[in-house]
Amino acid sequence: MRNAHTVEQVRAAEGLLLDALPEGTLMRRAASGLAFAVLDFLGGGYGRRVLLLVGSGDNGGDALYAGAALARRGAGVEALLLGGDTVHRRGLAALLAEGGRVVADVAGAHLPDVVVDGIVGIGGQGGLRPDAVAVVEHLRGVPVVAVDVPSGVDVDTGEVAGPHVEAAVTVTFGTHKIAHLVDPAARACGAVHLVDIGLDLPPAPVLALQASDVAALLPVPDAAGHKYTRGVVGVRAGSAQYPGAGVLCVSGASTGLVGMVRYDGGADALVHACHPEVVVGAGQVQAWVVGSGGGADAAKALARSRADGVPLVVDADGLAAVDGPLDVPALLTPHAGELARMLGVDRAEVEAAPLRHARAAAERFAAVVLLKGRHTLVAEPGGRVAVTTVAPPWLATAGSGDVLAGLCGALLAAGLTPFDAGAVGSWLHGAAAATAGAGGPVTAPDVAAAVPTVCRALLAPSHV
Ligand SMILES: NC(=O)C1=CN([C@@H]2O[C@H](COP(=O)(O)OP(=O)(O)OC[C@H]3O[C@@H](n4cnc5c(N)ncnc54)[C@H](O)[C@@H]3O)[C@@H](O)[C@H]2O)[C@@H](O)CC1
Ligand SMILES: [K+]
Repeated sequence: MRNAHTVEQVRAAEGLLLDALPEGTLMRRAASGLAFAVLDFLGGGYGRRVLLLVGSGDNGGDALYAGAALARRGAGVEALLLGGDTVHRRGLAALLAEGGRVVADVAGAHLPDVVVDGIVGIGGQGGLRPDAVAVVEHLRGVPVVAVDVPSGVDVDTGEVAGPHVEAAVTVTFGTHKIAHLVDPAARACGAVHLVDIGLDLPPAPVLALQASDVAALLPVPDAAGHKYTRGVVGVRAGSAQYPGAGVLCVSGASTGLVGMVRYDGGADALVHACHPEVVVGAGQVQAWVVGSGGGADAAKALARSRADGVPLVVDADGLAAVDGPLDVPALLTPHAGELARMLGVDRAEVEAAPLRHARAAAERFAAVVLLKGRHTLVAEPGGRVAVTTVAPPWLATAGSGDVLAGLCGALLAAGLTPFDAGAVGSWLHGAAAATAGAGGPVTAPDVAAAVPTVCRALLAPSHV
């Protein structure tokens, strides 16, 4: 599991350790991990030119101590102090003692090989200040290693209000922060490298499943089970207008993770022709998937499915019929535009603050909300948020959402909670796209077809 904690949680955990350890121990741990990451990025220290951007707090202190270590390895290290008269004094003394120097500005200077961004970390408030914006702009094109977070992003929300650092690598300490997982800030982090500094942390509000977590949650058949004990998922998706959505939703449901798939939508001839294993017609199910390509019939399909009292996945056209708290366990799977309509806001607002809006929708509709995106969010009411980070950008293709809805429905029918079904379903969906595409394009049917291959790899320990 990759855990992301809030600033408050990190500060509390750091406070306990600071009391227990000799002064400066934590910062030395952090700075030494940072220095190794910069050396790794540069492929060595000797002869390299490093520019430290140093703010007034401990984030700047980390940069200065790491700069001292890099200077000791033969790098030419310069520091630009952006905190006015305030600087981490001991860090600065350490840098100067190793031959580093302070520069007054970067305007006429040769560009360095790497910039270390120690402007602000978890103590940053309100985006980059104008002097920092000008420096960052001047250095555009030079790779940046960010200390803890790229300066200028909002650490606890993943929101980005204005200009900010765009890092090639972010070196963080103790645990991930929410900005490392949640877009748009996550896009500014580059590769995130975690340095262990020995923090003891409470459960994380935001997490990202890893392959071993997904393997542990994957429903596997009981030796004495039969198709009904494995679960039956029902699909009410597709219509005369959008028959393909019914087929794709069924292909996501029919990837072998449940004992049986039932289809009760408006595209039965095509579904049956493409999926002879599917039983056509209403009947008993453990979960319904409603709405993908459902057209005008989606509202009726949602009402009938709710009346059955089983857990639901509600997608696409079905979402327009969700007007208040749901009375059954449910997973809603909107993209940003659909979530914006559900909440009565603009799409751009959702894209700028996906975590805030996914959480708000989970509260309003009393359901788990899976907000599709580059980093898909799965938010439960008042609770955790899972972020799926494994999907390649090629997955943004027509019909892939229908496959996801069907896949999540199968996991619900197999007995997973809506939260786990959303987190596991979106992970399998992303991993299947990566497997099928192998670095190149995929289509929605390719994604569904690759799900069993991904599951096979997860279940064979040597392949995880
Ligand atoms: N507390 C600890 O034990 C550890 C902290 N570490 C480092 O310390 C950082 C946190 O240090 P601080 O609490 O000193 O906070 P920061 O260094 O993140 O920033 C706070 C300082 O920046 C100023 N500031 C706030 N917003 C600003 C803005 N928008 N532009 C310019 N300046 C701004 C504040 O006036 C304050 O002086 C972490 O991110 C991490 O890098 C690490 O050394 C690990 C151990
Ligand atoms: K920083």
